[in-house]
Amino acid sequence: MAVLPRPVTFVTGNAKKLEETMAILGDSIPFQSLKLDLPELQGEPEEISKEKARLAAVEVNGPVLVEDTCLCFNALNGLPGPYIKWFLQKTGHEGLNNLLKAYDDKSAYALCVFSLALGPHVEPVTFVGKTEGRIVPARGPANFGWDPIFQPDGYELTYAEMPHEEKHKISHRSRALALVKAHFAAANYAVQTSSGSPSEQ
Ligand SMILES: O=P(O)(O)OP(=O)(O)OP(=O)(O)OC[C@H]1O[C@@H](n2cnc3c(O)ncnc32)[C@H](O)[C@@H]1O
Ligand SMILES: [Mg+2]
Repeated sequence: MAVLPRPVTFVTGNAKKLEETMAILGDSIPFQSLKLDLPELQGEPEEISKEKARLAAVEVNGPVLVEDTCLCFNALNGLPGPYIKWFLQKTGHEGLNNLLKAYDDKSAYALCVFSLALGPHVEPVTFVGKTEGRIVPARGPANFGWDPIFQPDGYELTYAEMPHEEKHKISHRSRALALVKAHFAAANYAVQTSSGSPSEQ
């Protein structure tokens, strides 16, 4: 049994990510959250996510969980990938569709990389979830990022058109979180209580 000084702090500036992560995790791991927009490296998804975790662990001075989400177009060799936030902000759903106008291949995948760092000087571990699909003209409510333009393989609906529980059955985020849950179950973490004795989770 490994003892944590306090629950793991999920650090994100994105309220929708937090909402989904809490819905998927339930009370499976000792969890709290902190709203903070961390600076992000450029580079490969796992490195970006790990670096976010290193920064978050220093901020929090304790165990942290972060995630970075990518939307990767196969015709563009994986771009926009980790830069999807800025492409979405600058060009919108239509602009993202237009990026693929020159290509027949509209296939894409959503990638979610969670990183867990148990403290400021502990190397983060990553958990990757991937869902394949394709980019379509926007359908469904525009409540969360690029949900209206991503149609997962095997579905006629975009993420935005699906009930939340349906998205959670197959999403990049829930697949990554299944690995996080399995890690916690195997590690059997316990949180130090104020009395000083660890309470098992
Ligand atoms: O503070 P952090 O956790 O970094 O939050 P963020 O909003 O900056 O998130 P990212 O850096 O991971 O950028 C991912 C972008 O993709 C969007 N996004 C993430 N998960 C999504 C999902 O499941 N469906 C649709 N859009 C999503 C999100 O709103 C961002 O625009
Ligand atoms: Mg971010």
